[in-house]
Amino acid sequence: SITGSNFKWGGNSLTYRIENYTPDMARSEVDDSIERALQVWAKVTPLRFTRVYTGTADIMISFGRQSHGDYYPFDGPDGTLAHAFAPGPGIGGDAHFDEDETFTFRSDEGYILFLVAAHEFGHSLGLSHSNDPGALMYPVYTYSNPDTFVLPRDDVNGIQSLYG
Ligand SMILES: O=C1CC=C(NS(=O)(=O)c2ccc(-c3ccccc3)cc2)CC1=O
Ligand SMILES: [Ca+2]
Ligand SMILES: [Zn+2]
Ligand SMILES: [Zn+2]
Repeated sequence: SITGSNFKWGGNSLTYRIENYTPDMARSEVDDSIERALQVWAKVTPLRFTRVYTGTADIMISFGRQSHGDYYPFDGPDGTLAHAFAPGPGIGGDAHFDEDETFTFRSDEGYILFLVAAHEFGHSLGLSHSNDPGALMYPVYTYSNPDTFVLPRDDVNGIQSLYG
């Protein structure tokens, strides 16, 4: 993750906004992937996420390629898939996805947006990487079926140590 100012959000009610969409998937699939990725964390904490469609949300979600408005330009296909900023004002909490990747809803062609987003939102909420290879917050993308995804114990412990 990209370190921000504070290590967790002050309140439990957070807003998010999907600023733009990837052409790789249907809009409804992007919306569903993002919502389910946030619910992964909401299910094991008092955190609640409300979607907004205009203005500034705590978690601003966007797709961009190469240089996209912060000091961390993306790198074309593969390499870095996405990044997110730790809790805080402004860019804090925001999650950016590399448009030069192929994101998918559930096929094994490309990266499952739900999984990448769930990982990035872990950072948006203040988690850093885990060294448990089975953890969602392990820094290596590993495919798992989004329909049967269960948040690993290591990640539950991590998020509940911040917001339990
Ligand atoms: O903190 C960082 C810095 C490096 C990153 N590398 S990445 O973009 O290639 C990446 C690697 C793994 C994931 C991931 C890990 C577990 C489940 C799903 C995605 C997401 C993005 C992404 C990231 O979040
Ligand atoms: Ca990339
Ligand atoms: Zn990460
Ligand atoms: Zn960025």
